[in-house]
Amino acid sequence: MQKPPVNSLNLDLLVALRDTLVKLEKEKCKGMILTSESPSVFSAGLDIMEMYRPDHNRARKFWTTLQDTWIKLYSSPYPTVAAINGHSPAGGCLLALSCEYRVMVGPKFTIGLNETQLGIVAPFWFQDCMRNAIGERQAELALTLGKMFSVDEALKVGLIDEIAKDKADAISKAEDFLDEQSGLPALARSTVKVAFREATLNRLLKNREADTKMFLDFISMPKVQQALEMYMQTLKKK
Ligand SMILES: CCCCC/C=C\C/C=C\C/C=C/C(=O)SCCNC(=O)CCNC(=O)[C@H](O)C(C)(C)COP(=O)(O)OP(=O)(O)OC[C@H]1O[C@@H](n2cnc3c(N)ncnc32)[C@H](O)[C@@H]1OP(=O)(O)O
Repeated sequence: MQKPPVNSLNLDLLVALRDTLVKLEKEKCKGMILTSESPSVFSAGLDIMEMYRPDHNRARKFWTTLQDTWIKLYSSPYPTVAAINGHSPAGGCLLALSCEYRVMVGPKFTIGLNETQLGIVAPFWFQDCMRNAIGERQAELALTLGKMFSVDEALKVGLIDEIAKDKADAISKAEDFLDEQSGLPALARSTVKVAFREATLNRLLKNREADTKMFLDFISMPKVQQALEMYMQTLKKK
């Protein structure tokens, strides 16, 4: 990802990510490493400006493109690794969680689904991804708190798989993971992957319109708009 300053996921970046994932699948990609050009941020998550005082049609397109991107990434037949070389809150954490393996550069960055702290709610499929990685108990604790994990904490709870000392080390560890996968029969590998992920995928696939409506209704609430405005001001003041 290369959208300075913080790879916030706006409509344009989501379209680019989705189209890339579609292309990779078509071209029978052997493996993908998702990382960031920024030296300190993997992705700041959803672009708050897409949710603040939104145009209804654009907000719908934004949300359905996010759903498309997630579905493509989560169900990709080829192996995927997140080389998390910076902070990774909320939607950034979702992208990392949707890969098969996570290597994160330590020690100073943080990762987690922090939505509760912003006065918004992580959608059920964000929650499912966290639950699938760290289990029901730890996911409930983390999501109710909107907890951002340090790299050490993330490793301990199973949110990431390995710690790297810098980006080059993260890429090298990600390549090791991909090398290990490359010797396997591709169809067997991808069938097992999709079998593990099917229930989570189907939950969104069967409820896409309801999920979109929930998002649009939620961001139309004055209280939510107020919370987003205050949060943007805090970020700008910083
Ligand atoms: C029951 C109903 C359920 C229905 C669900 C409905 C609604 C919920 C929907 C979705 C869930 C939401 C998911 C999200 O992803 S929300 C976004 C969450 N992201 C964050 O909280 C991160 C905020 N950013 C930071 O913490 C920091 O910026 C950083 C990533 C740690 C980087 O810090 P750094 O010091 O390097 O940079 P700055 O803070 O100075 O930021 C630079 C610049 O970028 C702007 N910016 C940062 N993050 C965002 C963002 N997410 N969106 C838009 N803009 C962002 C920041 O304001 C600065 O701008 P400036 O103009 O001042 O340069």
